[in-house]
Amino acid sequence: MAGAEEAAALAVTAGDPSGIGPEIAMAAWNSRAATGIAPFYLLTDPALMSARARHLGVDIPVEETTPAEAAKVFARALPVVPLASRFTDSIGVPTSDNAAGVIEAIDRAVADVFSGTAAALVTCPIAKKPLYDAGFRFPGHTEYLAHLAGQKVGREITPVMLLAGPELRTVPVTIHIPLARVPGTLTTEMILRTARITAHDLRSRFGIADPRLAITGLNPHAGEGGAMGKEDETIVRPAVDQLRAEGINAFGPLPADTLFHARARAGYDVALCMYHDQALIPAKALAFDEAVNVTLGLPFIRTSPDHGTAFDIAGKGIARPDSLIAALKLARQLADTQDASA
Ligand SMILES: NC(=O)c1ccc[n+]([C@@H]2O[C@H](COP(=O)([O-])OP(=O)(O)OC[C@H]3O[C@@H](n4cnc5c(N)ncnc54)[C@H](O)[C@@H]3O)[C@@H](O)[C@H]2O)c1
Ligand SMILES: N[C@H](C(=O)O)[C@H](O)COP(=O)(O)O
Repeated sequence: MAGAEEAAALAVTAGDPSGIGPEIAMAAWNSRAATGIAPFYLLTDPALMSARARHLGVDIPVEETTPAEAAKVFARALPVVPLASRFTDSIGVPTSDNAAGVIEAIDRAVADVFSGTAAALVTCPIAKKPLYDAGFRFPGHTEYLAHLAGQKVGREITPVMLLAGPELRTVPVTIHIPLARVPGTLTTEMILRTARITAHDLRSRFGIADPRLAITGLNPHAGEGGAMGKEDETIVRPAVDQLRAEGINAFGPLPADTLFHARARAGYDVALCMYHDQALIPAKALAFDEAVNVTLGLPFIRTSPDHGTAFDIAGKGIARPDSLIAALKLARQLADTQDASA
């Protein structure tokens, strides 16, 4: 593996410009000596970055560059690859006016990863609602990235959302859907697809030879023998049986309420959960500042901080860059692992 300064930089999208994305990206760059993060470039509007630095009263040099030159620039300035779109600078108040630029950044970053000018993609948070209002039809990054990757490789891609923290990894099987729709959406096939991708990527990307998959039930007490819901036996258990028959070290359905304390966590490498909050609450409760959102199943590496746009604190200079720094480090580590095994 070449030294980090010779490797392609990481492509980072600044996310919703009204949120904390721009300032945590600046803080992450500023931490480079202390944290040892590898070079990255930010896809955004350079004018907005300079204005945000002035607003925050921080001295962050911003330098316009190209993906190929970014790694060299990184030592002296925050490399910014300009978008065609310009942003309205509206701190803390999201606007659909910025939707085109937010999407352009993601599209450009994905193109850079496919062309090899970026080693991996790291996304800062987007707010979904202003994008929906502008006509964006994907629930979030996870689904949109799968769409872009599918277009590129010519087959449908199932994306898997992994929340990876120092003490816990979780995966929601259903992702961005209303809770009321979970029981009707969840299928044995969906659990199987998600589990197979999770097991595969934990082996190939994370180096876990025989990953242990704890599969939660959907209902309280995993259904209490059918008294508190049937899905655990009719949908989840057949998936566990099939996975075991395929040689995947899966077990369950397990009651979710007793799965996340320290002794239970020692028994598995990832918890496959049936819906968004079942997976994301324990992950964020245990490690809000360190956990990273990773999309498995893609033909490239994508990580993201585990938090959102935090409009309530945007522009106040108190947003913590820790989860973004963890996302940058994990993206680099996964990219280096991929290069080493290529
Ligand atoms: N990766 C993503 O794109 C992503 C992830 C999660 C949420 N979101 C979006 O973010 C928006 C806001 O979501 P939310 O309010 O539920 O969650 P949030 O994570 O934005 O904020 C929750 C709380 O945590 C605080 N917080 C968040 N990040 C912080 C940081 N780095 N430092 C200090 N405090 C921090 C906020 O101030 C707020 O009080 C939603 O529109 C949601 O869709 C996007
Ligand atoms: N569900 C994620 C979370 O709450 O952290 C978040 O919305 C990010 O999703 P995307 O990475 O798909 O945008």
